[in-house]
Amino acid sequence: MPATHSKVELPTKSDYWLEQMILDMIHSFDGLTARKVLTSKYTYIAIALAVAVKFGSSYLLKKKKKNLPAHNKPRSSNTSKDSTLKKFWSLVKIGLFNPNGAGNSSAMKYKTDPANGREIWIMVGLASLVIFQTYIVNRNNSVSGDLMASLVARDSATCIYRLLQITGILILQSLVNPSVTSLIETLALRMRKNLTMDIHDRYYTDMVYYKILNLDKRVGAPDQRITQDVEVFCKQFSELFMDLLNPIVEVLLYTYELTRLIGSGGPLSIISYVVIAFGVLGMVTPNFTKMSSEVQNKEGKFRSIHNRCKNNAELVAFYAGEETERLKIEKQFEELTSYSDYVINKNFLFGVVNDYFTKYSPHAVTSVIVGIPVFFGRLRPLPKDKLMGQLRYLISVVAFEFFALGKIIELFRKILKLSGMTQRVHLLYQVMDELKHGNSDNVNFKLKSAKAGGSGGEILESDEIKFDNVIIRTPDNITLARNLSFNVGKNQHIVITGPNGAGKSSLFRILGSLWPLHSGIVYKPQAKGSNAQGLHKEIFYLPQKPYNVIGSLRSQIIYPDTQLKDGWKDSNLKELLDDFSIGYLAGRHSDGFDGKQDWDTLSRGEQQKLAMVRLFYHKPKYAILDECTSCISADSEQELYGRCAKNGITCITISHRPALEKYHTQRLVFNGMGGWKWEAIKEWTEESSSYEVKGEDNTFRDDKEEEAVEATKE
Ligand SMILES: Nc1ncnc2c1ncn2[C@@H]1O[C@H](COP(=O)(O)OP(=O)(O)OP(=O)(O)O)[C@@H](O)[C@H]1O
Repeated sequence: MPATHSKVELPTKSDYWLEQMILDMIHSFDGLTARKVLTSKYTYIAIALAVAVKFGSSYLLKKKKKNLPAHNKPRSSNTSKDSTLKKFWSLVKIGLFNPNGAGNSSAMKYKTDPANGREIWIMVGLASLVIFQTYIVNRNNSVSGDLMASLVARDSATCIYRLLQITGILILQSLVNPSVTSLIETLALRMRKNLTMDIHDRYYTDMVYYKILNLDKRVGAPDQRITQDVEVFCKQFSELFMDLLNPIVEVLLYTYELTRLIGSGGPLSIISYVVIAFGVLGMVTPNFTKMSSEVQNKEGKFRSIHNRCKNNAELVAFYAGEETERLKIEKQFEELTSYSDYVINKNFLFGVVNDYFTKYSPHAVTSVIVGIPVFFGRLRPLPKDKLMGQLRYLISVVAFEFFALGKIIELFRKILKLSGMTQRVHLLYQVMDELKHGNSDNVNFKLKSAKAGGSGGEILESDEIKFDNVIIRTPDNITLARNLSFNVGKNQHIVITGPNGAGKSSLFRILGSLWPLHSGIVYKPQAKGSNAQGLHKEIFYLPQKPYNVIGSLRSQIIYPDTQLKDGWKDSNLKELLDDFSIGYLAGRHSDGFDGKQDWDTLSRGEQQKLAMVRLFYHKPKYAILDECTSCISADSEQELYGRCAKNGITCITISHRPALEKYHTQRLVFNGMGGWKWEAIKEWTEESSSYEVKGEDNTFRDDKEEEAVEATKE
């Protein structure tokens, strides 16, 4: 995968050819070389080339953009009205100051970390080291110049003294450079910790993790943003801090030194050159922000489609669907590579101009800047040995001045790159906040009619589950049921049936507050407080495909709790396992209930029984049994319903199987057209299992149809 832009190559610090040329100039001292440099046709060719490249490349870039397929054109990722700087600052504040006390609620109790809040001190330490580092590098160059002068003068005592000085400086340098690197890495890590913990605090509350994937969909792969983008953002920020400070200190120091050595003309020429180069580069610089963001998006999609195949490997293998999977994966890969091609082309044109201005042209400019004072300025009267020492130092000062100004140019592009990451991480924050406060106006999450909190209806506390005039609507705004009203009293077991996609499971997405309630009132136990969301306490949900957690057998059973309830022991868990004939699971591991394995490898029937054990461990008031007995025998089913009755658990079963009706007293039938009926079960008959709804069916699958019919009625 290519980088989103080529690396800027700056003039190197060891341009020996240049030193050689200067030495030749001094040696001949006839002014010929100087005139050559100043009147060289190559200088004019270079200027002509730069102008041609500038106009040619911008023409080509425009043309290329026009011809680019729609999917390859970078899209704006700036969805918020805030400026990038504001977004950047909001992230940096969290990364550096942890203002929300992120991680306070987490199991790690990050806030108690004694190192917390040290980020500012790391930055202060880094700043001091960078200033010191610049000083010793300059000192090294200066002493090297003196060493050269003493060599030319054949002064052995001074020569040894300078060598000792250089040795001391080098030891200091070898201490300072790794310290700077280590502080940069520490700063990036600490920022990452703060940001990640802060994101976790927001992501894992109010079901934001569910809503971001199912209701909003603007953040394609939130996992990628949390695990990868945050890391890159922090790394880029801490490097940027260094990259910003370092050239500023260097420019100040070397401008001062240059002025001292050859007058203000030296630094002025370099600065003028850099400003012109910066302007020309600005004109041909592609939008790295968008490109970097788009490449990350496409990388994320490519990775997630591979993940999908990995997670469903067994099913794909049963269907021998590898060819189809491969086609889909390669289509995604093709999108990624064709966009990367586009990025490479953009980088090429930029690289040509960039290399000329930052790598090659400075050589000529350096010769001019160093040559003029030798022939016409302050250096002219110096004897050869002194001149040699001064030139050695002067060349390094000019090179470092270029180097520092070049770093400032590069900084501009690094900022653009960082702003791409800022957009990506900030979008995650923005969507999380909007979902938390229910004010997302995203097309996939139409809540404009809903009140704050993501709800247009009300969820109220009651001993019983009751739906009163509720509309069930999907996140795509398809109405699944209208004016739904029924109540499930204690021990009034109900079965819910209807065609596929009719909205049976969606009823419980509303009950568990996974989906917003658009209108009507839902009554349920534990409607308020920390357990209001989800179906895991007084109401417990058992799906057809059980959810297995990573961890021990004990953690499987007690999930979502993390500790055994008071008065419970492993022996009680064993009894429950035995009741469902899976007690052998506890004996499979030498660690017993602490034994860990990949629980997804259990057979589906074993997993369903384990989920039932979980139900009886929690003993809720209501059990939502969503086709959760599809893989177990009729006897086990009987055991389940018998035990529920014995434990006072009221069952709400979603099932297509008539055989289960005998365990229930009421039936709720959806017709898949928005209609429903509520009836008592006496005895199951062909007729009673029909999905037909008697009478006028005036419910509709979407608002448009609904409005159209209401208009017709009027
Ligand atoms: N996150 C979602 N976003 C948009 N639509 C969804 C989402 N989840 C479910 N739906 C849609 O809601 C409709 C009802 O789904 P639901 O799972 O309630 O069906 P069901 O009656 O339980 O079906 P089945 O008997 O097949 O399990 C389906 O058309 C489904 O595509």
